[in-house]
Amino acid sequence: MEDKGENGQAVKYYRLSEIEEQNTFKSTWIIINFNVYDVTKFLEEHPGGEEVLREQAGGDATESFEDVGHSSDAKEMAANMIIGELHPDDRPKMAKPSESLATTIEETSSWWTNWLIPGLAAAVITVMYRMYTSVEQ
Ligand code: HEM
Repeated sequence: MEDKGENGQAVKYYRLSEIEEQNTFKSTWIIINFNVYDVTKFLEEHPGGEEVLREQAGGDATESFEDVGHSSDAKEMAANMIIGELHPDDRPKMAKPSESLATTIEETSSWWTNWLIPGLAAAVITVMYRMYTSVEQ
């Protein structure tokens, strides 16, 4: 599917299933930040070795790429290998583990506050009610 990107240029979108097939010696694609890179010709030149790229072939390498702390030179080289972008419908499938962890924490804390605040309010009301009623007696 072709579409107009943010800068008005034609963008080629690839479905995740198509990208996943490109994990062979003949053709190696990886995804970094929703961009699709054809690293087939780069495998042998990669200073970090071809093995690490092969491990990520056909999948999302964003975290590994960023963990290494690649130089700006490396990022420029990478930019030349972009062949398209991940189809927007497939992007939610690329949610990073850290993001799903964040949602879990958020859900847990909202569960907590949902019960804690009414619970505290009820306790305060009970104590105040007892104080008032004991003063009147
Ligand atoms: C198109 C994608 C990539 C390009 C253009 C690229 C390019 C480079 C370059 C130029 C270096 C030398 C150091 C630097 O300038 O930062 C490097 C190092 C390295 N890369 Fe990549 N890289 C890519 C993807 C990846 C991925 C996906 C991984 C991990 C799975 C990876 C792992 C490494 C490692 C471990 C080193 C360090 C080697 C060392 O310091 O001995 N690279 N890469």
